[in-house]
Amino acid sequence: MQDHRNRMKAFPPPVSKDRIIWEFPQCYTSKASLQLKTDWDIQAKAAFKVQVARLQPWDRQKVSKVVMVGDLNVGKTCLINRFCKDVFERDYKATIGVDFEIERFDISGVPFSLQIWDTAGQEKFKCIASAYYRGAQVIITVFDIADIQSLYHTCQWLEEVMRENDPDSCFIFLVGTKTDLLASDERQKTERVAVRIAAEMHAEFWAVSSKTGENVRAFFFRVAALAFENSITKDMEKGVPACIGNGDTIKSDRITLAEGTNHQVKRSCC
Ligand SMILES: Nc1nc2c(ncn2[C@@H]2O[C@H](COP(=O)(O)OP(=O)(O)OP(=O)(O)O)[C@@H](O)[C@H]2O)c(=O)[nH]1
Repeated sequence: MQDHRNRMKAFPPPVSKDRIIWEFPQCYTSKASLQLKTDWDIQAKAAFKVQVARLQPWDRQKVSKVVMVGDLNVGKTCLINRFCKDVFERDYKATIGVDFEIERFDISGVPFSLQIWDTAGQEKFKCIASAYYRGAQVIITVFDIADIQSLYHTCQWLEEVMRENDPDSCFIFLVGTKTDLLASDERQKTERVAVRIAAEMHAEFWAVSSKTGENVRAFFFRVAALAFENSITKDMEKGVPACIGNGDTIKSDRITLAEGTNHQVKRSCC
């Protein structure tokens, strides 16, 4: 009985059905993609099997840090809320400092989490938000597809996050939100500019709508899959056994959240 209880504590509850990824998620457009392949790497696939066979205890699960940046009002919070909670808030409430969500996945039978950091776009909160840029495995630069200036500003945002990160160990995404606001020809025009900027940034481009939900799930699945595969590949390169991982692990939602509270990140102000 005691053994059973310990085992229940050591392993997380099952991931919800709509967070299970088997097939390798595809890009939005091949014109601005980080990976054009259609399946997982063969070596990574082999490592998945090892992981499944020696399923990690809850205190050793892999987690990747995702940092979302972009101008105020472009829709960062709405994008996270649409994916994590399946809600859409019509009224604008500025993010104060930073906030975060943890989203759990099951990727080819292996548990994996994304720790998604939502940062404030308002200048006055930058001093808080920038303290959380470090250690990102994924950087998502967000713009409002109906506001071309916010697209041009993404380069500056990326530069700021990159000051705290190693360009070789990050995936960069450029995401245009609010596609529901544009007619098809307008959207195509802006997307062409975005594809060009994405190429300059070495980023993968996506266009989404948090209001209608268009591409939101597909986008986050793609983020999770690339981050997960990258973390497995890195472990293999370092010769770390796939079942142990190398530091980017998650202890538990509760502990991580408690650590977050220690940093006083939740809705704090400058
Ligand atoms: N029509 C439409 N409106 C959206 C969409 N996404 C966000 N919005 C609206 O845009 C406004 C800003 O959204 P937020 O998600 O709060 O923006 P933010 O980038 O997090 O803003 P900061 O917290 O200030 O950095 C809100 O009024 C949302 O309702 C979308 O896909 N379509």
